[in-house]
Formats: sequence, structure tokens, C-alpha cells
Amino acid sequence: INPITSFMNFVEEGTRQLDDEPPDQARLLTEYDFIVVGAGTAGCVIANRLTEVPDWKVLLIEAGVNENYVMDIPLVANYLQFTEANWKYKTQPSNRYCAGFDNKQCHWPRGKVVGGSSVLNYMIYTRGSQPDYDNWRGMGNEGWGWDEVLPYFKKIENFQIPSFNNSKYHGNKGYLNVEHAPFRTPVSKAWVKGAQQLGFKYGDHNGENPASVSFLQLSMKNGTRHSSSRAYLHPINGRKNLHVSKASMVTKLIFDETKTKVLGVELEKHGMKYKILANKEVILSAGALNTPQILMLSGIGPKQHLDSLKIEVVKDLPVGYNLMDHIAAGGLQFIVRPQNLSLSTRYVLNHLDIVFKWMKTHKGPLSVPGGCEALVFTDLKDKFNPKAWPDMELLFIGSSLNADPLLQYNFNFDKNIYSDTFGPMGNADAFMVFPMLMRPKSKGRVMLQSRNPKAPPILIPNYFEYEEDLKKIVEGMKLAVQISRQPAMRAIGAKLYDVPIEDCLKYGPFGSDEYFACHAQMFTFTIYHQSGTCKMGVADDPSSVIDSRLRVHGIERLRVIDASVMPEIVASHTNAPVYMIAEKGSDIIKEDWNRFYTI
Ligand SMILES: Cc1cc2nc3c(=O)[nH]c(=O)nc-3n(C[C@H](O)[C@H](O)[C@H](O)COP(=O)(O)OP(=O)(O)OC[C@H]3O[C@@H](n4cnc5c(N)ncnc54)[C@H](O)[C@@H]3O)c2cc1C
Repeated sequence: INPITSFMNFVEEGTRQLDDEPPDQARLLTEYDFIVVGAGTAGCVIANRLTEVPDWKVLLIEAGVNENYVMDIPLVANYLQFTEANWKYKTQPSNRYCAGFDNKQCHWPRGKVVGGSSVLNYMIYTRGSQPDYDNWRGMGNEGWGWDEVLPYFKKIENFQIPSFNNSKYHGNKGYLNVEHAPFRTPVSKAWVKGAQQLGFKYGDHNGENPASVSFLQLSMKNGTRHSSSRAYLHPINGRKNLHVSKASMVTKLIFDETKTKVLGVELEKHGMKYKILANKEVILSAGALNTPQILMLSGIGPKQHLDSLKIEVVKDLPVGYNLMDHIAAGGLQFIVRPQNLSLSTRYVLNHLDIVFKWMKTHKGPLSVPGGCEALVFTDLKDKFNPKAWPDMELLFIGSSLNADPLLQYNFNFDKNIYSDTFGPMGNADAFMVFPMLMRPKSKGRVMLQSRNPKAPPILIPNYFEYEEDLKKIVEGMKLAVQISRQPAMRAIGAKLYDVPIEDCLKYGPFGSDEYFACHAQMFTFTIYHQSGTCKMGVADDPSSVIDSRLRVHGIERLRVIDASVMPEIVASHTNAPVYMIAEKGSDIIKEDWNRFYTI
């Protein structure tokens, strides 16, 4: 590999990508048919699908700026959290969770860039399975059962994994590329084998076997990130009926004099304030933290909370409640015999040929998103049944905390606890497993800090309110240890890293249930799946904010289409489900305005 031609290839591809992203609209119209707030996973899909109707004019508003080509390098995903493309939120301090982190706060990164959180994410592409969506329909949400959402999951995909390419479950004509990473570490292969030796079936968790082990399916195209902007906006760059306004923050909704109909939005761009009207609808796709924030700033939210901030109440609705997330016990690491290859930053920086290889071919270790390589989904009560409804995921990362000097800052570790616990690892080769709670019972809340739209919202995760959530995580940790004892793992010398968290020894010896529970409460890792804060439900469900056609109860011309709408978090990473919600939501809009729609 020639470093110069590789680098030039990288620069040329990056320039092309920049040219393909729809430009910032310098001069905004005063009126559009639809205004979509937030160009994240959902917003890019909606902007694409609505502008398929040639006489609809759509404005897509995004607080962040362009995606750039460095963001497409899968291995550097962690680093993006230190850039302006992240809103950099933190949770309220707690002793029950995130307790081993600085000021007992978890970092909650969210994308602030064209492409939203699909630009910061680890590209893991999972959908959830039949019971997740039948559960939604069972709550009264007509049209959201598995049989009704599956066609939309297929519509999203350009599925590129031949061994799983079963047309009952997968599509090949969609905008989003789904593929395996073109590189696997030997350790990941041993782990996948070890999981099978324990009893898990190798299979397609997005198809026949929701509870199985496999290498990750990824929203990736030829070894590079395929964000929602790359997938849905780039191919339609040039559509005259789409305007994109970047670096533009929506601060409030505008209502008619009866306060029952939305007329448009107020936004700030480069220090200037604008009022833009929507002839037909405003669609909020600002994500599960910012969509409730915009609603509450506009007077749609819990009356008592809005009163306390002296915000005039337009509609009393439980906005911001029902906040759900998936969490893992972080820092569960397994030392292996030294490998002659590692996904560590140290290794990569000492082997620049790897970097040049990716720049030229998009192959090699840099094509592994943040080191994430494989997963097991399982139902802890029926562990090895591949048809079961998972309540636990074990995510395999072919890298470790000591492999990257910045990882401790990603997760906000307390410096002393971090160095006491992980310092003794030195430069040992290791991998991590994140045992992840897939169907949490505990729910939190998003609140406003003040009437200032630029003040970050108050984020209360309320993890582990229910003891059973903690117990399940502990079961997941023990299961991860069991895999590490299988023959394929013994062959690479896998051994649980056992320097204890000093503060947890008072609850029990290292490896006891009580010790592991304390570990999970100290190193509570968000998996960034915040959702549910504008719950979809029937009008007489007092906990719901929108109906099953994604319209805000009691308000005309206003919909929410993003991760906020999930009535119950699905047992899955959330990006693919959000794509589905946006595809289906776009068809609902077309149907309601008597326009042609595609499924
Ligand atoms: C670090 C990280 C890793 C993740 N890893 C995975 C993964 O591997 N697999 C997976 O399935 N999921 C993953 N997720 C979750 C997944 O990416 C999200 O669930 C999904 O992107 C949410 O889509 P959304 O459309 O609801 O919101 P977002 O994609 O977050 O989009 C919201 C957009 O609205 C914009 N916005 C917000 N407020 C305003 C405002 N006032 N005015 C204008 N614009 C505004 C934001 O800047 C953003 O661009 C990850 C998320 C993160 C942050």
C-alpha cells in the first residue's frame, strides 16, 4: 500500500462526500409545506420520503453542521464524542447508578450533525423481534404489530449478507446498506465459537433466530459508516423541493390564536432569529431528549412542571416521562494471551500501514466500529432457545479500556477509581463484553432546566429503580464469564480480569452476585438508546403523548417521528427501529394527505 496514493484516495472520497451532502440553504423561504426538525436518523428519512411528492416543499432543520469523512472511519467512533458533533449531555448524579463516574454522572452523547446520532453510533444494526412490536400493538397502537412493521424493515435495507439473505426478512432495494465488517479479530472468532460451545445457535437475529450469536450486522457501506444522511440525503441531493438549514436551532413552536394548531417554528441561525411557517405540518424528529425539550419549551408538557417554570401551558401532556434506555455493566474485561494484532489505538498508531490500508481499500482493523464485533441475544429464562424474546444482550468488543487512553473519558470514569481498578492491567491484551439489559422495567424522565432553549435538559435515567433490572444484569455478567470458560476461549488463554473495584468488596467477594451488582451500579454504561419520552398510545392512556398516527394528542398539524415515540423500548439497538418508525411515519403522512404511498 502506497501511503501517498492511499491518503489522496481518502481526500478525494471525502471531498466527494462533502459535495454530495445537500448544502446549507442560505436564504430560507417564509413558508414551506412541511418542516422537519432534526436531521438525525429519522429526519433524513422523512425529508427524503416527503420530497418524493414533487409539489411538496420541505424544510429540514438541523442544529449541527456537515458530516465529514473522518466520521466515516468505523474504528474512530469513540473519538467523535469529543467533537462539536456531540451535544455532550450528562445525567443527574446518583448513588444507585453511574456511581463510579466523575460526580456520579453518566455521559449521554447525542449526535449534533447532519445525520444525528447515526453519525456517532457504532452502526450495530438490529431490529427487535415479533413480541416487541406485537406488544406495541397490544397497547392499542393500531398498525404497529410485527406483521405491519416488517415490510418497513425490509424497505429500509440494501442487505449485503448472503448467508442471511432470506427475502421473508430482508430487502435489497432500500437506501441503507447492511453488511458485516470486512475484518474480524481472531479473538472475536474464538468468542463466537465459545458462545456456540456453550449452547447458543449461530443465526440471523434480524431473521429466523432473534436469540442467537453472530458477528454484527452493521449500517455500513464498503467498510465505511453509512449514516442516515449518507443513505437518505446524499442520493437526493439536488431535489429542488428540499431545503436543508444547518447550524439552525429550533427554539419553539408557533401556534394559532386558539393554541390548538401549529403554524410553524421559531429558529436561531448564526445569531439571527427566524419564524418559518408550515402550510401542512411540523414534524419533530429532534430525538428522545430534544423533542420533549422543544415541546415543553412550547407549552406542551406536564402542567405542574411548566407552571413551575412560568411557561404558558398549551396542552397538559406527560411529555418527558417514560424515558427508557439500555444499560450494560461496563468494564467487564477478559485478558487473553498476547495477540499479534489488536484493535487498540496504540497498536494502530504503531502500524500506520493499517490506516493507509483503510484509506485505500476500506478493509482491515479500521473497519470495525469502535471495536464492536459480535453479539449474543438471549432470554435468560430460556437461554439457548433461538426463537425466544431476548431480555439480555452480550456485546463483544475486541478491544479493552487500557487499549485507548480516551475511553475512560468517553464514559466519564472517576480518575482514582479508574486507575486503582484498571491501572494494573498495564498493556495486557484483552477484550470486553457488555452484558446489556434489553427489557428494563425502570423508567426515567427528561425535564427542562429553564426556559432557555440552549440550557441542556435535566436527564434523570432512574436506572435500577427495580431490583429485577439489577439482578438480570448480574445474570448477564455470569453468562459472559461462562462463555469465557469454553474450550475456544481457553485456547486463547481468556481469563476474567479480576482486580476488584475496592468499594464493592464490602458487598461480597469478587465475582459474587452482590459484588457484580455493585460493579454494575458503579460502571453503568449507557448503550445510548434513550427513547420513549413522547409515548405513542391511545388518547385515554394518560401516559401517552401521541396517537398511533404519530400526531400529538389535541394539537393539529404536529407530529413526532423519532425514538421518542416508542411506547416500550424494543429488545434491540434502536437505530434500525427508528429508521422503521420514520419510513412508516412518512407513509402515514402521505396517506393522511391523500398522496400515493408505497407500502
Ligand atoms: C454514541 C452512540 C452510539 C450508538 N450506537 C448505536 C448502535 O450501534 N446501533 C444502534 O442501533 N443505535 C445506536 N445508537 C442509538 C441510535 O443512533 C439512535 O437511537 C438514533 O440515531 C436516534 O435517532 P433519532 O432520529 O431519534 O435522533 P437523532 O439521530 O439523535 O437525531 C436528532 C437530530 O435532531 C437535531 N436537533 C436536536 N435538537 C434540535 C433543535 N432544537 N433544533 C434543530 N435540530 C435539533 C440533533 O442535532 C440531531 O441531529 C447510538 C447512539 C449514540 C449517541
